[in-house]
Amino acid sequence: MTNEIQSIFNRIAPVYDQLNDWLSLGQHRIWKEMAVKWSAAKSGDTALDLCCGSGDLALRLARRTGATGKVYGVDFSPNLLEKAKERSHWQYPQPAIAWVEADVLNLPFEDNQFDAATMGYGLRNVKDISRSLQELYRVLKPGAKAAILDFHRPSNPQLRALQQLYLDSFVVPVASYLGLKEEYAYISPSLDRFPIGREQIELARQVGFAVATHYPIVNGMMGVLVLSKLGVIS
Ligand SMILES: C/C(=C\Cc1cc(O)c2ccccc2c1O)CCC[C@H](C)CCC[C@H](C)CCCC(C)C
Ligand SMILES: C[S@@+](CC[C@H](N)C(=O)[O-])C[C@H]1O[C@@H](n2cnc3c(N)ncnc32)[C@H](O)[C@@H]1O
Repeated sequence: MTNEIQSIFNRIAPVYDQLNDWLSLGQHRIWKEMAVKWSAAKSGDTALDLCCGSGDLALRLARRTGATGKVYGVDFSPNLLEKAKERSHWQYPQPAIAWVEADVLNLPFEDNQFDAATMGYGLRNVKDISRSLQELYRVLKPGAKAAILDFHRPSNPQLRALQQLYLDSFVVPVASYLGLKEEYAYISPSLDRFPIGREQIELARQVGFAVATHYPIVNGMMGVLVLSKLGVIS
C-alpha cells in the first residue's frame, strides 16, 4: 500500500532534480559530495545509499567505488527509482549500481554487508528514525562508516528565521508554480519535528554506533551525521 510520504515523492519525481538545482542554487551537489567523502567509501567497496531517490548520491558513491566496487541504491518511490535508472543508463562507463525498491525500515540485506553508506534527505522522512538507524547499523560491516545528510535547524535565531523565510517565501512559491505547493510545504513541518544534531547523536548511540558526530554545514541550515560501527576492517 502506498503511504503519504511515498505519494509525495512519486508526485515530485518529474521535477525533483531540476528543483533541487534551482532552489539550492546548485549547492546541494557540494553538500552531497561532502557526505560521500565523509562516508569514506573507496575503490572496490560495496556501498549503500539509503533513500536514494533519483540517484544523486548513489551515482557519486559509484564514482568512488569504481568498476571493482558495487553500490546499492534503496528507495520506496518507484517513480524516483525510474529516474535513477534512466540517469545511470546514460552514464559512461556504466556505473555498477543495483536499484532496489524497498522500505529502508526493513532492508532486504544480510547483516554486515556494506563497507560504507550514505543517506541524503531521507532520515527526516522515515516514519521511525531509530528503526532506520538500527537497520543501517545491522547491514554495515564492523569498521564501516555512514554519512547522513539532511536539513538542520540553526541554533542562531536569525539564521533560523532566514531559513524559514527562504522556505516559505521562495521554495514553496516556486514549487506552487509547478503545482507542487503541498509537497514542498511539507519540508517545513518535517524540519520542525526533526531531532537536532545532538539528539541524532543520542539516537545513533542507542542503536549501537560507537562513534557519532554531527557536522553542521551551510551555517547550521544543513547537517551531516557521521557514524562508525566499531570493529576491525578485514
Ligand atoms: C536536495 C535538497 C532537498 C531535498 C528534498 C528533501 C525533502 O525532504 C523534500 C520534501 C518534499 C519535497 C521536496 C523535498 C526535497 O527536494 C536540498 C536543497 C533544496 C531545498 C529546497 C533548498 C533549501 C535551501 C536552504 C533553506 C538553505 C539555503 C541556502 C542557500 C541556497 C545557500
Ligand atoms: C528528499 S528525497 C532524497 C533523495 C536523494 N537521496 C537525494 O538526496 O536527492 C527522500 C527520499 O526518501 C525516500 N524514502 C522516505 N522514506 C522511505 C522509506 N521508509 N523507505 C525507502 N525510501 C524512503 C523517498 O521515496 C524519497 O525518494
